[in-house]
Amino acid sequence: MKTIGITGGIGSGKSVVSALLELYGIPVYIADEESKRLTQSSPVIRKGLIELFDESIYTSEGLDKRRLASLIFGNPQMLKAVNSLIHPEVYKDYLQWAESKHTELCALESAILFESGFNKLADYTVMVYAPEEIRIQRAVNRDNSSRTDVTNRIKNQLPDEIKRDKSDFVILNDGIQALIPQVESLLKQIRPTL
Ligand SMILES: CC(C)(COP(=O)(O)OP(=O)(O)OC[C@H]1O[C@@H](n2cnc3c(N)ncnc32)[C@H](O)[C@@H]1O)[C@@H](O)C(=O)NCCC(=O)NCCS
Ligand SMILES: Nc1ncnc2c1ncn2[C@@H]1O[C@H](COP(=O)(O)OP(=O)(O)OP(=O)(O)O)[C@@H](O)[C@H]1O
Repeated sequence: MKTIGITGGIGSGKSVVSALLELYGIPVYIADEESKRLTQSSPVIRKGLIELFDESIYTSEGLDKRRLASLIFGNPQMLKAVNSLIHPEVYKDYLQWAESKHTELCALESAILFESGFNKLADYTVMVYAPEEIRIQRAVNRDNSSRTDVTNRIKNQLPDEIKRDKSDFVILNDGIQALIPQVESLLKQIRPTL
């Protein structure tokens, strides 16, 4: 079984590319979503977050995501501590998930594929790229969040040039280039090597 690692900064269009891969029959593990599930279900993460902060980081509705975001995205040390708690659990969870799929090819989507070390799980890495200003606008519109919230997250992600250098493939999602031919071309290049 081979894994395609999909990355790209906030608002680049990873979810759109992942949805296309799913249409081609490739199961995709969305790290953002699965990490949210794990913050609810994993006793290791729950205990660790309560130790790092306090009991009120969990409310009756689950993890207080807004508060956690405000505590970590302007504080590199705290972000590192939270990442070190959550990412190993996501890593293990991905391996279990991939094994359960019984498929020759699957994918792992994460904005922080390289930052987190999840790229070690990937046989091929793909960066979804869009210019930063477009990404900011997309994320602001999608999440109804402020420009400052979005740029604070960008500051905690590897610069695009570095992601591009580290990636095997780049998909351009600037709203002009069509995505489907790029995804088809990617799969044509990957599948013969399986
Ligand atoms: C702080 C949390 C609760 C905020 O939740 P929220 O619903 O606002 O954001 P969500 O998780 O959907 O992430 C949206 C985007 O923010 C950026 N982002 C999220 N976590 C990180 C991080 N640790 N470092 C840099 N950027 C990040 C990514 O671009 C991501 O796609 C959540 O982001 C979180 O738990 N982050 C730490 C764990 C993590 O690294 N998750 C992402 C991959 S496993
Ligand atoms: N080519 C495009 N044209 C117009 N809108 C787009 C395009 N690609 C993505 N979008 C929109 O931009 C927003 C961000 O895209 P998407 O959610 O796929 O980004 P993402 O990389 O998964 O972001 P995040 O890291 O925050 O999860 C979404 O609302 C999406 O519908």
